[in-house]
Amino acid sequence: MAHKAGKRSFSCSSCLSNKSLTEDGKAGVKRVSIEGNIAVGKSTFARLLKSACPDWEVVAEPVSKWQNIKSGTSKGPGASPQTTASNLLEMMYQDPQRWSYTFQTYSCMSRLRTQLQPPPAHLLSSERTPVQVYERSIYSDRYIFALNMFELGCINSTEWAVYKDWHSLLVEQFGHQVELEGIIYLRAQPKKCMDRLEHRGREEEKGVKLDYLEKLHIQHERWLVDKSTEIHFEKLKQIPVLQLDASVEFQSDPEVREQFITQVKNFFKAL
Ligand SMILES: Nc1ncnc2c1ncn2[C@@H]1O[C@H](COP(=O)(O)OP(=O)(O)OP(=O)(O)O)[C@@H](O)[C@H]1O
Ligand SMILES: Nc1nc(=O)c2ncn([C@H]3C[C@H](O)[C@@H](CO)O3)c2[nH]1
Repeated sequence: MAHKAGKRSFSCSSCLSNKSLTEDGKAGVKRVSIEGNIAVGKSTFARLLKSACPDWEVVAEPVSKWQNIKSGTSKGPGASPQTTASNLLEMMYQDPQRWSYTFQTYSCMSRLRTQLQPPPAHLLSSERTPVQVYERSIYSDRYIFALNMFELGCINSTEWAVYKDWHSLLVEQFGHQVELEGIIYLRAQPKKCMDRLEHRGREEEKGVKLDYLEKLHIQHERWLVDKSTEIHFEKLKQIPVLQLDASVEFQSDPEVREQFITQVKNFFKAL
């Protein structure tokens, strides 16, 4: 089946063929996550995948939820309750010692909630195996960001122990519903990510320094390249990783885009 993307060479006709069945005969869903440093280009790359394979679902990182947490306050008996909104992303960047633990629990929970949503009906009823592409995962929450905040001293050892215990319970209870088949690691030097971050100009990230991106880069390399991060989930230890050079400017170059798509398709076929 060719798709109407208008870009013949990006058609996903060979992305995934016959629908795979689970042990109980139900249609399986294939899930991959896109991992990478801040502003490396995950959302941009996800849009590229979506345009090449319109029947893949991209599940975005729930950033807008982190930016707008509603809380009700009641000023006393008889007073009408008021709703206030807080920007937890901004709070975490402005005062990481105070807010990192809160941020990590909320980012992980909101990722899980978003990713637990089933794919849209048209994907489930399609001939092909439904594909969900997650922007980051509950695993990067722990093995990149929370671990980094702990190593930086922004999460103390008690908070870290509580987070890990809570995270393990979440994975035990819900992990099979968001289980990944593979990871796409978008890799670029921290300086490139810094340039893109500055160019994007997200208000909350104004204080982010190159040093922070360098630390996050090292965490990604330890987890996905050197495999030296201690991982606590068996399936995750074995997961295939496709590494892509995200430093190239694919937006202006159709050939580069096509190479990326081909690599992703081949990766998928092998899963
Ligand atoms: N391959 C690329 N070439 C040039 N610019 C790019 C490329 N990919 C992304 N950009 C630009 O870099 C900026 C950050 O990209 P994007 O928002 O996709 O990053 P992200 O990895 O999703 O960020 P975050 O980590 O905050 O979720 C954007 O301004 C985007 O246009
Ligand atoms: N501390 C921390 N923990 C996370 O799990 C996490 N996930 C994303 N982010 C930051 C990166 C971008 O600024 C912005 C959007 O990706 O949110 C995080 N920050």
